[in-house]
Amino acid sequence: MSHQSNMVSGHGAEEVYDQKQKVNAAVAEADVGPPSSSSPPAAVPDIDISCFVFPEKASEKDREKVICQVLAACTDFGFMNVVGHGVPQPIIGGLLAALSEFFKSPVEQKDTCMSSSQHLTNRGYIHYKVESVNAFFDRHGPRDLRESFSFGPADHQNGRPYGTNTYPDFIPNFRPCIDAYYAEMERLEKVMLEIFTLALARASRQPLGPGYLQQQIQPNRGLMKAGWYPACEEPSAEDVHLGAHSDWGPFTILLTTAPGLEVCVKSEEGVAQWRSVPVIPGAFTINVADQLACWSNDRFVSCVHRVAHIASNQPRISVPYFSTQILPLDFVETADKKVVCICAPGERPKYEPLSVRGYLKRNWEMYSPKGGG
Ligand SMILES: O=C(O)CCC(=O)C(=O)O
Ligand SMILES: [Fe+2]
Repeated sequence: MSHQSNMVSGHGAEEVYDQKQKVNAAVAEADVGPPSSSSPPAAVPDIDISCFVFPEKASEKDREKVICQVLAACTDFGFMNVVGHGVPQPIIGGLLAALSEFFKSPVEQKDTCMSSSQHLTNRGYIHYKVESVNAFFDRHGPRDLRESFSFGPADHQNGRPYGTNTYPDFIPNFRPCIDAYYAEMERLEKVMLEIFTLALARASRQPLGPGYLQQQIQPNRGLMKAGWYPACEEPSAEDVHLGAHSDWGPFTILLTTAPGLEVCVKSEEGVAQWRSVPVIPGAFTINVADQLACWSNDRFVSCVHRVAHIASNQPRISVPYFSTQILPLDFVETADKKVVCICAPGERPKYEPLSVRGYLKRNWEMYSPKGGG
């Protein structure tokens, strides 16, 4: 087939990457297992990527070590706590302060920033209990117990339009806090794309250049979705704040202020179960998502995760940055790139080549009618 490179054997037996089936199978197994409170936290590795962030100070040996650590995390369950990322603490602090002020504002004020649908994704404010991950996956269970406020890039890039953000006019200095943090996420995203590419090249024994994944995702940009989980002092065992899912992009960079995130991982006996993700001050939790798992021919794991009720008298803020979730508004179908599974020599691709746009569109079409209202 013309879109396939010599990295794949192209026998035509590949399947469509089916997120719903994968997630619901894992959840069915984990939900009958022991509660996460009776298990130790998940073994999420701490990885210092400073040698990629500040390459002038690094040796080849340092870089090799990071590639091996990231590869091990990706092939285990796809989560890592990343430090040495170079995002200045005042930018993180400024973001959290701005978001906190926004979410604590009266609802009539927040309503002025309501979401408007924009090209495969939503920006702006969404009320508490409006979205429903459980409904997306055809499961019973509550709507999402969070409010959210989403942002994309502040500016056009290379003259292309990506839509516009809404910023509240009732909070002074809000916009610079958001835009500065978003710019840092785009910088970190590039660094991680390089590390993931090198890890993938090593695992598949394919000669991918360091810019390989960056080229595949062009010209798409990231979606930053700030979530606000109100304080909840009496959690219920069966409800979760955010239902089990995997993320759609190649990967996600998460900033969070408190525990609650749980991953569905295999125990030593091979049984899926829920485990909490430790919160490391100053670190970002980075996880592999569906597209990277598919492109890696399932070598990398897009781990199912959820947000559990944790008793607390404080609200929880979490800000995922979903790589590659906003497409340019002038995107034309003919420019759609299909990304092939990267296979080791002699290995067969499991999935059909996947385009970023195609995957997002298919998921939205499958889920949207049930998810929103
Ligand atoms: O709030 C969190 O910690 C995670 C949120 C999440 O998984 C998501 O929005 O996809
Ligand atoms: Fe997620």
